[in-house]
Amino acid sequence: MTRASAKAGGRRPVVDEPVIETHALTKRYGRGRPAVDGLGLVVPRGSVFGFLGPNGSGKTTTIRMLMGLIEPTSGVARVLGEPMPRAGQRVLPRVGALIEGPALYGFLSGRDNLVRLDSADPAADPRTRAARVGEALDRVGLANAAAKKARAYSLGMKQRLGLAAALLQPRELLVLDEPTNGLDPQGMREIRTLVRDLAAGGTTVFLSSHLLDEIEQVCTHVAVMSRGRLLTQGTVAGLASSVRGRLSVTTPDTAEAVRVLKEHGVNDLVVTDDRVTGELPAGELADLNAALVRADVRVRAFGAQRASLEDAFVALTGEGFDVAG
Ligand SMILES: Nc1ncnc2c1ncn2[C@@H]1O[C@H](COP(=O)(O)OP(=O)(O)OP(=O)(O)O)[C@@H](O)[C@H]1O
Repeated sequence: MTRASAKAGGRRPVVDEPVIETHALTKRYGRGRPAVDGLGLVVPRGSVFGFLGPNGSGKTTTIRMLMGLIEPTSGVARVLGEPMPRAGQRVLPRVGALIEGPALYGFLSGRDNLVRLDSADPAADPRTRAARVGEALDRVGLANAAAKKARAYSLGMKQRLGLAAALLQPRELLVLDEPTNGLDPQGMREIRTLVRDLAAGGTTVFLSSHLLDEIEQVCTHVAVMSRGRLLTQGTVAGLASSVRGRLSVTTPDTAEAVRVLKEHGVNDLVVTDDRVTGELPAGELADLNAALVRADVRVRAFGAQRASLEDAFVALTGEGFDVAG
């Protein structure tokens, strides 16, 4: 920001400024290993940013620091260009957050829960409250269940009501801690669709998850955590393409295919039913296909499989993605 615009007092978002940025952010609860250790996150504006890691890898602790709920032991966290937790009062009204399940009153209807939350917001105009609540319920697909008591809601409905609460005001940033945790596949799909819609409307979404395929399905960017440390961050496509894919050959003649591929220097061959996969070789794939055909291997399908985020995780850590951490 130039000095002149700073003087004018505008907090206009600087377009290229990350929505979340941390430097050497660290949280130590006790004497052991820090729960979050030297984290440097950069969340670009407009991204759907997946914060990926097994349980216990430090995701919730990070989110709590970003939202000013706990103090870091050391390091810096900036949200919407301002330091947290110091600027919380200015920053938090611009952020919608869903952390560790929404705080709801079971004896109130979905609608009345939102009315109560909206009334507690001094910035919310009471004259437009009913319309605002109605719109938020609509947005998360709860309009038809609005009169039901919240205790009769399924977990997915409660989660959506929590999201509706976060959406009562327009938000620049949504922070969602494991938003699909405990939901059935239908509930998960609904939340994913909602996240995509919100992102399409220009909201930056930061969501944590221990589910690789979830991140692959909805996120543009990802940061991977393991044991409190950041392993990598960047675009989902970039991370997956940084790992070589695998060669895949479908054939009834798997044994012969393995022999030919081995001869041509393909490593890490795995046979499953009528499919042989191996490390994608550096050379021309067409030559390999020709070699198989020359050896009378009946090739039904031949090609390179794109590396998944899971392949990337394994390549980074040398271990599988163990949800139990
Ligand atoms: N209040 C606390 N006091 C002490 N240790 C804690 C506290 N909260 C978290 N931890 C520890 O910090 C580490 C990181 O936990 P955190 O909850 O941040 O991970 P997470 O990736 O969000 O996992 P989960 O998905 O299980 O919440 C864990 O070892 C956890 O036991």
